[in-house]
Amino acid sequence: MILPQILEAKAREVAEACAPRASLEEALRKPGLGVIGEIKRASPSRGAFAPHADPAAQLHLYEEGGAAAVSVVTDRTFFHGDPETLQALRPRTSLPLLRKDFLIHPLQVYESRLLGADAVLLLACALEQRALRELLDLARSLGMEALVEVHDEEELRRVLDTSARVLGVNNRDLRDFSVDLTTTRRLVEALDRLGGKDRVLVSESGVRSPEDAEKLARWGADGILVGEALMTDPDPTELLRRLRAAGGTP
Ligand SMILES: O=P(O)(O)OC[C@@H](O)[C@@H](O)c1c[nH]c2ccccc12
Repeated sequence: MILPQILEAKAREVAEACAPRASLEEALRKPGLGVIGEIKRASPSRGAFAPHADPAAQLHLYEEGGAAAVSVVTDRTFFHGDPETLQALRPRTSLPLLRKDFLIHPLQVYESRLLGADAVLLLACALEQRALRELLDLARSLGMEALVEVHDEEELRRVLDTSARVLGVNNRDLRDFSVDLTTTRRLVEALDRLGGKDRVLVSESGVRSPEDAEKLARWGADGILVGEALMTDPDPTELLRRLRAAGGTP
């Protein structure tokens, strides 16, 4: 009988495909401020600010600068990204790759894994509690982590009531696109008060300068996620190094 052998080999293949790879949480837990470099050509708030960027070259520049992980925006319609770019970058790096998109259905979580993502973004504001839990569990069962994004204390409370390990605080208010870095300070305080000190916290959006990075590290962020500033700087490697240094990274 050959079927049992075939099935045994298949089970090994699937287990291998679902085994966790590079860990976003581990990368962010290292001493100092971890920087997640984002590959993004455009956004609804800023239009097309880097239409001709070469994702593979950008990835290389982020690696040179000591990025903890790389985020790839894959939404086509509003961010001019695409899933194929994530897939093309996968074999080029051993850094954790985060798929940045708007995931609302399990199909997209499976798809993310097939594209080679190590982690997916989940937005608390876009998912009801049941759906958030479902997508979190599914991601984990496929060997991926999740960066769960919150904007305010109410969303933070909801996320603390799940198994999420890595939290993202978005400094950009999605209603009017205004950016306020003190959102991070307020939510770090709330996280302490609510007993969530064991979670890892990433400050996202509107981080432009070493001064910003220094403040965010001082307020208690473990990491920052930087898109536009790195995509538009003439020397992203140097900016990334300066952001890390300002955040006290050895
Ligand atoms: O380019 P910025 O201001 O550095 O922001 C990066 C990142 O935070 C932003 O791209 C982002 C935050 N949450 C998102 C959700 C989907 C797509 C993109 C995002």
